Amino acid sequence: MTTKKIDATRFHGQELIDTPLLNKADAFSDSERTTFRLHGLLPPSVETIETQLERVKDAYQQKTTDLERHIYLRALQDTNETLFYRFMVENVTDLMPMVYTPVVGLGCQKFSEIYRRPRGLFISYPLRDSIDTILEAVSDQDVRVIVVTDGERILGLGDQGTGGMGIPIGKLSLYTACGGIAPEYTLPITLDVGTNNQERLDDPLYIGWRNRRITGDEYVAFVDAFVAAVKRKWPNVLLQFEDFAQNHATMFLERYRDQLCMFNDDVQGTASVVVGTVLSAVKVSGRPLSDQRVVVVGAGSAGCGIAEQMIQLMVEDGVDPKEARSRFYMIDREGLVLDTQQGLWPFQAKLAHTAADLAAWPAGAVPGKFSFLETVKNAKPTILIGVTGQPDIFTQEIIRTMAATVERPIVFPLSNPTNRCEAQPADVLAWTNGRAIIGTGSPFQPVPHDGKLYPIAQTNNAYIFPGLGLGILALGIPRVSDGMFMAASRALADANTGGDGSVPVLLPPLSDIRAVSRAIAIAVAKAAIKDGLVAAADDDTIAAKVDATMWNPEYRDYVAA
Ligand SMILES: O=C([O-])CC(=O)C(=O)O
Ligand SMILES: [Mg+2]
Repeated sequence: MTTKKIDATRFHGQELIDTPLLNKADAFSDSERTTFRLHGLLPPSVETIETQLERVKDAYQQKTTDLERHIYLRALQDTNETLFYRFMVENVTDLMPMVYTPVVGLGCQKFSEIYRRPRGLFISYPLRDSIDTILEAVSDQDVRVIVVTDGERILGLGDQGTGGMGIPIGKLSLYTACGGIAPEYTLPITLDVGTNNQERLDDPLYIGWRNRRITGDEYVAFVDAFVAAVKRKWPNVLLQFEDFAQNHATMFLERYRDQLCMFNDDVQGTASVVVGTVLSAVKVSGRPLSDQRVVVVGAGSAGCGIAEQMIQLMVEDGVDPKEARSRFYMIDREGLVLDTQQGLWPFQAKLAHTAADLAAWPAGAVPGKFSFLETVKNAKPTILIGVTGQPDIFTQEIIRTMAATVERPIVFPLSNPTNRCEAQPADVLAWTNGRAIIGTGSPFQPVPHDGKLYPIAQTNNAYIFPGLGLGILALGIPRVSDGMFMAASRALADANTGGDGSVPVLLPPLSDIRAVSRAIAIAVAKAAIKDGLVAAADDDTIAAKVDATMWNPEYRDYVAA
């Protein structure tokens, strides 16, 4: 039992009740009611958080659709954050899909319709000369983590304009619920640079800036101005980029990673969780990592980020760097990515194959190209990863072809939300007679097959970023290194107990997520020390700092400031 903390607040009366970070509703004590002039504003009974939770549960159970559940939880968050997080932490497995992937996707699509009250900051292009002033609006807040999006590539749902704000809100809810970051440290931001989504532009309820997207130099200058303003205001903040278009994701990562403490979750967080889960899958497969061949479908920043981190892992396992790279086959719209392809981004070119590499392959149906299926036939992958946003492109033919040459095919259809997933886990298990080792990006129910129940690993970056952020905040780590992500992957794999071995279990259960995040935070801190980013500290000191940073959702006593 942690001791109750005492906080000083200068708010009184209705203002205190209307401040979600401080509100306790009818759990304000009798003496607090006197001090803060709350008598009469609340019914006479003084309740505990446990009683309030009962009421919350009852109300939640009345909801009949996922969208209603999402709206209810968002409203609770905007009313009483402590109670919201208590409900989340105690029911994380059930509630995470409503606050986060997949239902948050619908929340973004319907953001303008379900909009109730503001949260975070909206920075729109017409106000580009006032960014410093806009940031001043939250001057009272001790901001330590920002998640920012421009809404252009929301999950696999494309451009949602301002509706993309659902994502920074959802991600930061997980920072708190899963990583124990105090909610007062978190700030969601949407850069509203317009939208090319015609449905949104035509929607009379659309709350965003009704304009097509700003592009090119103007767009980059705007994001530059935003980052510069953030650095001025909060030089030590952790800035997470989320759901930018693929090319922008990588570009901004390279542009800012040495300037401030930032990372791109879709590139680095996704790669890190995939690597961590692949480590567990490889263990189950019985075939060493150094012996695996990998097809990645979706050669954008996420897919290429996954490939690069897996290559690094193979190299750490003793494979020659060139040989490791040759084991990866990237697929995009044109089929296998080849060096002759026009318009490749530099991060794609590094993973492109040459005609010489493939001299032994029979020619494809289209000369000089290899389709996805032809690549699977020739490359004989042992691991297949999808980050395409294209539902069902892992067809029966693809999976059966793969499974014909490998005993335990590792199949990761990662696209979000659920309706964008490259294959249904139940199909993949059926097509491979239960041999496939599966991870998805969205949550799936366990699949019954051959009298057994197969859990489906939710290979989602939610396993990584809360712990990473916790480690960064606890030790004041000033930059995010590749070594920190690799350490997070390994810590995730180490946290997996593997179950009883009867069916593959690749990830620890979500119900353990706070303990997993703590372990990741400690691993990340050690990696940062190794990389020379922060002063050395012994294990006990690191653990103590992490524990001291973890916030628990319980009411604190208030005294007047
Ligand atoms: O939000 C998620 O579930 C994972 C993610 O970053 C994405 O799909 O963009
Ligand atoms: Mg994302």
